[in-house]
Amino acid sequence: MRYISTRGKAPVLSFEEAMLTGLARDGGLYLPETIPTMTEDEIAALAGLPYEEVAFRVMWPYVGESFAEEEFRGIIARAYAEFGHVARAPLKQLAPNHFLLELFHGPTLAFKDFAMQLIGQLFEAALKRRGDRVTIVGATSGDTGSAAIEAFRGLDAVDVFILYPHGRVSEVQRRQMTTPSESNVHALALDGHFDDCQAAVKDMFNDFDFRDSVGLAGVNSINWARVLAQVVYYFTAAVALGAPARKISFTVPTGNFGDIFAGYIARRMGLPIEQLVIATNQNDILHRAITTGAYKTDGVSPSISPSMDIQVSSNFERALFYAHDGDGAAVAALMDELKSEGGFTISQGALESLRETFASGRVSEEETSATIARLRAETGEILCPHSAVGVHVAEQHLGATPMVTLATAHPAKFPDAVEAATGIRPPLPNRMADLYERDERVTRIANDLGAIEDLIRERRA
Ligand SMILES: Cc1ncc(COP(=O)(O)O)c(C=O)c1O
Ligand SMILES: N[C@@H](CCOP(=O)(O)O)C(=O)O
Repeated sequence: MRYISTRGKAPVLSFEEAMLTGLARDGGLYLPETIPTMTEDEIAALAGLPYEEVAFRVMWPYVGESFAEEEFRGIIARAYAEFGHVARAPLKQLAPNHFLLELFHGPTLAFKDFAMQLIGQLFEAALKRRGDRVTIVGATSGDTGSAAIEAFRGLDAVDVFILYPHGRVSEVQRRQMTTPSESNVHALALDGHFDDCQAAVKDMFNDFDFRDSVGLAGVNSINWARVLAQVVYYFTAAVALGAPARKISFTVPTGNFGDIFAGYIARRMGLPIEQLVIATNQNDILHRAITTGAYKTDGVSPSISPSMDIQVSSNFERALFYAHDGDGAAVAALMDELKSEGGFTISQGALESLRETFASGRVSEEETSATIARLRAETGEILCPHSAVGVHVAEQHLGATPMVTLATAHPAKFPDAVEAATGIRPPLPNRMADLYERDERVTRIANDLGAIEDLIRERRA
């Protein structure tokens, strides 16, 4: 399988090269040249298989030439071995036609572990073979950073620098990033919001001198391997609920559009997904884009679902690429306009194409809190605020087709918001019960590209 850039001007790469590269050199995001499809029989045959086997069957066509079959199977087995639930991504029923897909049983209690645990293993194997080392720089609103640090800490061939917005992540998220003691991981608290962190990462990739001198790699969902790993749980959930004989819809709490874009790929692979519903908090650029066609940034406002406090939604570029029938020049023009004007208008044809797959909804702070409280009272389920955003929007889209809402984080990662809504402070799992006692190590940094690059150059092992 070969990988091409959404902006059409970067070298075509293998899976391994695209994974180690992160952002394409033309500023675009890598995508597979073609999307492999699965027949109805192949999808039906996934029913009842262990998560790891489904993961292998879904992902193998994308990685084939880069890893040997047994090596890839071993990597998958190691990636999910520490998950705290035998099903890895269990389903829970909330209402007759509404299900919750629990994606928070990994080591850092958020869906990011599904991809990050896998790519930690993939990076290690690929770098060992090449005798290479890389510097990973990531931007986080809280969960990507903790999952990346957990997956890469202590690995010889990588240094990891994570930029998070100072004061805008939960205490649990911050401590997950600042308490690991391994010298190859570095938490950097940036004076700004998540979009500033993400812009800094992209600017570092576009600074070729810096990029090449430190061997820059990315583990945000700009990295195709991140998206690919997330395609798997759409298959396990849909098949458990009767696919391919039955259509299934999904509602996805959305920020950077990586998770829901994985659902889009699953649909293109042949999984009968009826609707993919984007659920946003008050940072609702994606909801506005789908409903009005105007993709316009409007400042990030802090919310009780902080991981979704995002306005420039990276992976929307990938959806735009398909909505423009693979026209990289058209995507590049829109991205230039985003950078210079702060937004763009989606053409009618592209908008219609997006609306064939995606619906959307926006949830206020009050509605998020009320949903956490109501679900606790009605079902006993304690939702994290991001999952509550998803449940609220899903309830507005329920119909004859079973709806699965992705529960993207454990409520214990956001105890203040959950306690305010329910009066219950969800405890951390035993294995991290001492998180509040551990020493923190963090560097505060200005939103200044030169200063960030200097610090990374100095700190690399
Ligand atoms: C808990 C949680 N829910 C939802 C999201 C949104 O996911 P995505 O950015 O893939 O749209 C994030 C962050 O990405 C998150 O950390
Ligand atoms: N919500 C994310 C933001 C970064 O998203 P990514 O999926 O592109 O890594 C976070 O928790 O950091």
